[in-house]
Formats: sequence, structure tokens, C-alpha cells
Amino acid sequence: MKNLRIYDTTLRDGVQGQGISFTVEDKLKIVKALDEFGVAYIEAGNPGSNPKDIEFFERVKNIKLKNAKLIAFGSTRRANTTTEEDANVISLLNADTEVVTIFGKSWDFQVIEILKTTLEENLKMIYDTVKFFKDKGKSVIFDAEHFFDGYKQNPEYALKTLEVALEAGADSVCLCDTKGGAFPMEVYEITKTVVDKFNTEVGIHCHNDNGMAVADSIMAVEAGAIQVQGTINGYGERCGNANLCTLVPNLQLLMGYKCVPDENLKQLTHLARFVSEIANVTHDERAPFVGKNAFAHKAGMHADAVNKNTYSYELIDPSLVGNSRTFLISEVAGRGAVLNAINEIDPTIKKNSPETKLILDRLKEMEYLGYQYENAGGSLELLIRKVLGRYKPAFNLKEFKVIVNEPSVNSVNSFAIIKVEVDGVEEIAAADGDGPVHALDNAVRRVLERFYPQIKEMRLTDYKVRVLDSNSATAAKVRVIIESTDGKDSWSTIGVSTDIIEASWRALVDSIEYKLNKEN
Ligand SMILES: CC(=O)SCCNC(=O)CCNC(=O)[C@H](O)C(C)(C)COP(=O)(O)OP(=O)(O)OC[C@H]1O[C@@H](n2cnc3c(N)ncnc32)[C@H](O)[C@@H]1OP(=O)(O)O
Ligand SMILES: CC(=O)C(=O)O
Repeated sequence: MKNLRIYDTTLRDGVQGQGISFTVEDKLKIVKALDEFGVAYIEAGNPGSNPKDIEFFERVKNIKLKNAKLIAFGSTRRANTTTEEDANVISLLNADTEVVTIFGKSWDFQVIEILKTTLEENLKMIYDTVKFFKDKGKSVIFDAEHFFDGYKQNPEYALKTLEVALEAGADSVCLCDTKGGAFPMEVYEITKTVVDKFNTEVGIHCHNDNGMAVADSIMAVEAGAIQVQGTINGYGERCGNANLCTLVPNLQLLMGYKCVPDENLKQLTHLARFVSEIANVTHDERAPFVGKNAFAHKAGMHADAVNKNTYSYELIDPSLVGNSRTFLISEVAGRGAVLNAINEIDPTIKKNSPETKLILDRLKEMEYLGYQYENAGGSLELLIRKVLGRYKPAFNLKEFKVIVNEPSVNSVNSFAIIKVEVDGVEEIAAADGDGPVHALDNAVRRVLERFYPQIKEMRLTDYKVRVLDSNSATAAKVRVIIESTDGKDSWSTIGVSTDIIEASWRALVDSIEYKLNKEN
């Protein structure tokens, strides 16, 4: 099994992505998590860029890393100056890391048009900067910026930049598809040329502008690259960098390369979510391997097959990357899929039992009316209980009234009055609220708490409304989904109606009934 070195740049190229910014504390937490996961290198910032990164490199010295080497990143010296007087170079030195990564231009067009210097001076900038850090005892990785674009237009010059970096003592060279437009077959060919020509460790750093960063990185590895750069969740400049959460499982579990210790791979889903959480970015649930949907089976035939043998529709055992399998129950489900949910309530029911068919038919009728059970597990459980005769309504609604006053007084504009009956006893309560649904929620709790004090433990954590047929304008049907928790469990319930208050009421009743039924 060939060992690869995983080089994470979430804290450097990752923060070049739109919307991504970490505090020093965030960076320290992510460094610890990446080190636990077992990456070889953590490129953690650009000390020549900002005071935050300078503070980070000062504070990170107090953290003892078990697996990873920390890297400070920066450019070659500027044109027509010396390394000693270049502020970026000096900041990089002051970061005091054992390894530095220096990026320099490998594309002649960029040298002329962007650096506005000569091809010869660019080679000197690379040589001087690498040599400067080697003389200071550092390990140096040379990131050949725009290497693939450069190679396609002027291969001699692109190769020369690598040669100069190696002559100056660089310990490895990394080929960058900086503009993110390379195709996998050309990455393979060009990387192979470099691997065959130079006796050094070759790395790959791909951007995703044409959507091929992961494929490109894999082809570079196949051509002999052993250092693989990328970011957690693919964050990075423009369309992002090669996503390590996709790359690592592909390389290690499907292709047989060694990236991190096998047992550490189980941390991957947690790591991906942890970084999303810190970045304050909604986690991509469709992400391969680490998204909630990566092992979610919805089509009836798929769910049936997975129940028989998981190999039928799963690339890997989800637990290998710390993820888990789910079955989504919907109108495209078959008996095999609903059986899993039924068996949680009654394990004696079989796929061929008449109840299974009755539940499936009821589910499909309700989805036809606009219900969607895959995100409403609480209501699904109640539907199953009702068909199985394992449901006892906690109360009967006698009536409710909701009054909306405009203009509102002190932002309270709604009142609700409700009458219920529990075991032959009728009770009435009234409450106000910030809107009609809030008032109704307050009133129903107030009246039911007299019978069921445990309702006090419950609170709503989310309320979503979706218009199902917007072309019916204000007569449109709406779907309300409510999420609730009692501190121990969380559950979602659904209501559908052309009247938003009625749809909300149905979701609210299911939420309360779910709580009371789960305790019986
Ligand atoms: C492909 C990559 O992702 S490489 C990493 C890029 N990362 C970043 O740019 C983030 C950090 N950057 C920064 O904080 C700032 O750009 C700084 C502090 C480094 C420089 O800021 P400024 O001095 O104000 O320059 P500015 O950002 O406007 O322009 C970039 C300068 O770097 C030069 N430059 C660009 N690439 C290189 C290189 N490989 N080697 C040397 N100089 C370079 C440009 O020619 C330009 O120089 P000029 O001012 O003489 O025209
Ligand atoms: C170095 C780097 O981030 C790039 O070339 O994309």
C-alpha cells in the first residue's frame, strides 16, 4: 500500500473562499482536530498577510502536535528586491515553523503580465527565497503556482521553475492548478513528466473551477504524486479546492492508498461537520461520504436491496468514515423501506403482513395530498401507530378561535381561545402571542399542561412553511414542518392545508401527541 502525505490548507486557501473566516481560537481548534485526524501537514496561514495569522503562529507554539507538521505559507520575494528586505519573507521567517511553503509563478504569462518582471528575475526570486529558508534550516515546499497552465504554454519555462527551486534546496515541489481548469488526463500526463524528470517528492494542489479538483488530484496520484493538498469540505478561493473529505476516502478505501491511520478515518464525518460548524456554513448534506444523504436510501427498490445486502447500493460501510445509514420514507418507498420504521414500533410485522401494505398505501395517499414524511419522522411514527391501532389520542379538540388585531399593541397582535376534552373533562384556556400560530401554541400548552405536566419540557426549535402550489395565490396549499425537543429527543411533525393556521395546528398536535405517545 503506497503512503501518501495529506496536506491540509483549510486554514490558508480555505479562508480564501467566500464567507469563510476563522478567529485565532477557531484556527487553534481546527489545528488540533486535523492533527488528531492524522494529516501530515497543516498549512495554517499566511503570516505576511495579516496580524491574525501572526498571532496564530505565536499561540500555536503552545500546542504539541502528534502527527502533523505545521506550515507557514507565503510568496517568493518581490521583484527587484532582496529576501532580507522583503516584509513577507521576514514575516514567514518570524512564524518560526519547521516547514515553510513558498509559492512562485511557473507560468510565463503571469510573470510578464502580473509580476511585471522578466522571466529571468522570476527564476532568481524563486531561487533566492528557497535558498534563504534552506540556509535558515527550514524544510521548504515549493508551490509551483499555475504550473499546469504554464506547462501547456511554455513547458521548458514551467519545468525550469521547478529545477531552480530544487537547485536552491527545496525538499519537494507541488504542482498547482491555480485557475482550476485542468482536465484529469492532462494532469496525469504532466505530473508523470515531472515525476519521471525529477528525483523528488511531488505534490498536487487543485482548484475546482471546472469541477474536477478531486479527479485531477487522483490522476496526479496515479501519475506518482505523493503529497495531496486540499481542504476540509472543499472550501477555498472561488469554487474551492480539492475536497479532502471526498479525496481521502476515495484514495484510502476505494483505491488502496494510505492517507491516515484506518481507525482515524472514522473521525472524518465529525471533522467535516465540526469545520462547517466553526465556519458557520451549513454543512453540505449531499457531500460524498460525509453528508447525511451519502448513505440515505429513498427509492423503494434501493432500500429493499440494502436491507438484503448493503453492498448493493453503498460504496463503503458508512461507519468506516463515521457516517450512518438512513432510510427515507416517502411516496417512492416500497414495503421493504417502511418495514424498518414499522419494526421500530412492532418488530413482529413482516414485509408480507397486511399492515405493511396498509401503512404504505396510507403514506402514499397522504404524500399525494402534499405531506412529505422524509423530514417528519414524528408524524410518520404517529401514522404507523394509527394504522397498527397503537395510538391513543391524548385529547379531543372541541374548538379553537384565533383573533388577529391590527395594529398590534406592544408587538402582541394575536389571541387564541381553545376548549379541549380529556377523559370526559372539558377545559378552556386563552393566550396571546406574537402571531396567530404563537398564540395558538401558547393556548394549547396552557390547557393541556393541566392534564399532562410533561408538556412543559417541550419546546419548538424550528417552524418552516412551504407553499405547495404557489399559482393558486392566497388559496395555495401550505406545508408546515415543526421541529420540537424535550431536551432528550428531537422530532419533526408536519401539517398540510390551504389554511396556514390549520396546517400549523396539525403539525402542532402531532408534535404534542408524539411526545405523549412516546412516553406510553
Ligand atoms: C494562488 C494563491 O492562492 S497564492 C496566495 C494568495 N493569497 C493571498 O493573496 C492572501 C494574502 N495576501 C495579502 O494579504 C496581500 O495580498 C499581501 C499582504 C500579501 C500583499 O498586499 P499588497 O502589498 O497590498 O499587494 P496586493 O495584494 O495588492 O498585490 C499583490 C502583489 O504581490 C505580487 N505577487 C503576486 N504573486 C507573487 C509571487 N508569486 N511572488 C512574488 N510576488 C507576487 C503581485 O505582483 C503584486 O505586486 P505589486 O504590488 O508590486 O504589483
Ligand atoms: C498556491 C496556491 O494556492 C495555488 O496555486 O492555487
